[in-house]
Amino acid sequence: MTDQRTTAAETPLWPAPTAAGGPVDATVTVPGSKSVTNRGLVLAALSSEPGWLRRPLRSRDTLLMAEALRTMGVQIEETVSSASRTAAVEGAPVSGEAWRVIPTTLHGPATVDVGNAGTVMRFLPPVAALADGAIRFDGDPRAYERPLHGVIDALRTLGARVEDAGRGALPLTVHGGGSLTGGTVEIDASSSSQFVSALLLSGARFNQGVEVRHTGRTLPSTPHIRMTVDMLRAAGAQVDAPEDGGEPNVWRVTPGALLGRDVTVEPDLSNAQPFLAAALVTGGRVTVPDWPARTTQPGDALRDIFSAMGGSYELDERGLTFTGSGRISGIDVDLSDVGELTPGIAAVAALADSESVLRGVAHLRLHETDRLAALVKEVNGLGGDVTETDDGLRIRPRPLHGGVFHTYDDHRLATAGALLGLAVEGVQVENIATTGKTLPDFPALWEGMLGTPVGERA
Ligand SMILES: O=C(O)C1=C[C@@H](OP(=O)(O)O)[C@@H](O)[C@H](O)C1
Ligand SMILES: C=C(OP(=O)(O)O)C(=O)O
Repeated sequence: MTDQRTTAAETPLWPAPTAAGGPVDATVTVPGSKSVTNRGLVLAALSSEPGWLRRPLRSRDTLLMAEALRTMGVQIEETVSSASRTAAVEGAPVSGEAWRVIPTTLHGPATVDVGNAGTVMRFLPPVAALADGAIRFDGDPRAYERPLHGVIDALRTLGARVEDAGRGALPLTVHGGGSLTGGTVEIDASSSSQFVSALLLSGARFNQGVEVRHTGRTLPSTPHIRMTVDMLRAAGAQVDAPEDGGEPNVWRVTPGALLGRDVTVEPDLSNAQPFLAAALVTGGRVTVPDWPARTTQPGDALRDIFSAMGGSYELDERGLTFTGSGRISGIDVDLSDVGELTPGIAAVAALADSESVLRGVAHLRLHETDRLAALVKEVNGLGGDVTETDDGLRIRPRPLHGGVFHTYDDHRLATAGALLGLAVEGVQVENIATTGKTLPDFPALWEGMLGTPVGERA
């Protein structure tokens, strides 16, 4: 676990509210999906005509993506409705309701700040290879440690010039020539599905398209690859994928133009997790409106995972309503397809009445932080009994006590800490603002769900 904590003075502690008011009963409107927003931005920037992204997520990861594309020449305009304009005049904060994306001939020189966004650091080097000029990529210290070799090596095979000081990681410079040959490439994407998504997203614009052959033993987050394939097809690309009867572990994108589209972004179902979990933990009820009937988002798996842990759900015109039973059972589950849900599931499992084993998530050691090590340290710091296995966690519930829950600049650690705080008095979450990576409104949404501002709670 890389400890990037800043000093206590810089990272205030957030007293996590307990569910002192009893079971939660709330409707929580969750902002747009990070994964859909950032794919939508990339595809729109590579299209042959302008497009729209409605209800985009506005968070650190997506604003970094938008800014990066702007530095390469893409125009991204915010539109605001007249109702929001009136609110602005009256002093209320305004967020853009839609982004109009106007593509252009991409160009350097430019510098891209990837922050610690996997989607930005992996999806954009192939875009940069299509630009004319040098595009430098830099980011947070942790971003230097996250795997990028799959993208860098692949781009070289496909004809790009990439300078990375031999590290196979950030910082790096892509020297684009305005086009890329493309063709067939073998990669090992066992450390991140985003390597595959990155090459496919830009692949239609390579002269020969792209054929990506994954050679590693395992492949995480396959629904996210499916999301890439579906969004590419919706933008007019011809894509062959394994799940449609193609060769296993091989994807092909035919060269061709992408269409400008009008995309409405689904709510981020992984960010719905803490709210649904609150229903489970307190034996209450939470409704998330606009839950899609069909989706490639991994968060959709929460319906079944949390039901297996003791709740039940209804999906109807109101959205997804999840109801806790007052009892939480442990679970033995393979999370390889839905790895980003692990911290939240681990937090619920620590409050269950039996042991849990979370499997298939070794690659989480290279996420925002080493999530397995961080969860062991922080849950055990509150009196828990969590151990690391080769590919995940074993969680034996024990009575927990209050204390500081460190978050290592990891948004999902922060929401996991908030969840524990619902059931355990005196939990203080360090740097709750780190939720801004994908959910800037988290503290307000959380307090709104509980019905009372924290300061006013008993
Ligand atoms: O493509 C995407 O949008 C994502 C893919 C997954 O990455 P990994 O395959 O690296 O886990 C996921 O964890 C991440 O939050 C988002
Ligand atoms: C792993 C995650 O993000 P990233 O896109 O930075 O990989 C995440 O959001 O849980």
